[in-house]
Amino acid sequence: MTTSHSLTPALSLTDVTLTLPAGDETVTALDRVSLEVARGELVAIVGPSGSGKSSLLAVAGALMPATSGTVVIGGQAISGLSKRKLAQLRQDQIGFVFQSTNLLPSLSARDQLLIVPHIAGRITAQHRAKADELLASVGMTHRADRRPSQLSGGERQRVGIARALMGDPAVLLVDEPTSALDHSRADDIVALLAERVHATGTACVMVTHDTEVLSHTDRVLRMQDGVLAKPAPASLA
Ligand SMILES: Nc1ncnc2c1ncn2[C@@H]1O[C@H](COP(=O)(O)OP(=O)(O)OP(=O)(O)O)[C@@H](O)[C@H]1O
Repeated sequence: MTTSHSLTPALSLTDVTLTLPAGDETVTALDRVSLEVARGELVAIVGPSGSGKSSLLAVAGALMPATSGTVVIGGQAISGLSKRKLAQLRQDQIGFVFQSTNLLPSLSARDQLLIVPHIAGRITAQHRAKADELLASVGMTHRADRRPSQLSGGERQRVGIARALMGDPAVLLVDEPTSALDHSRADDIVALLAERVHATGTACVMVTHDTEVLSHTDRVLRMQDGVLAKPAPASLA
């Protein structure tokens, strides 16, 4: 049954502006950006270097406060929240996947997923089952005991995606997931990401330079000089 709750976007930015000090001047990294991402939707953001894509992820991920405008994550407006509440919100609601997946060198693939419950001091049987289920969902069961140095770039990215989904995030923010991969692996990773986003119902924003993977996404938006817009089809070729 469709409920009004499920229609609420998991991520909503309204008229978000971000200005950053740069020497004597200020840079408008985001210029009245509005974006709504539904549960189970994969939105790609493309655009030239310096156009504001990373800034958008930083603000959408509650890592950087907007200068003005409204950011709502998982139904909660984040302006005015304390640093502690923001950290909690990031832990509960947001998954991050980075270009270099920031895996810890000494841990096996399985333990990368268990690090958060480990730090919280309690790894339960449910955590272990969840980690194994997620590793299976990204095709990594046979590599679960390997450390990052024993994995390929594509395999590391799979572990990074599984780790980001460990906390059942409302919002998944993905920065250049394919930049270290060849075309065929890049295609596999974004196909996998799309499949996981659709299956789990997380709302995903993926920044990419890789126009060849866009067919796997549900929507493509273009960032230019801090402004987010629907691209003209020719500009994606
Ligand atoms: N910490 C900062 N202080 C000042 N200006 C910044 C800072 N970070 C980014 N900028 C500026 O904000 C604008 C947007 O940068 P941003 O990193 O969001 O772009 P991007 O589209 O992610 O670029 P790339 O594709 O190269 O990663 C640029 O003009 C950049 O120089």
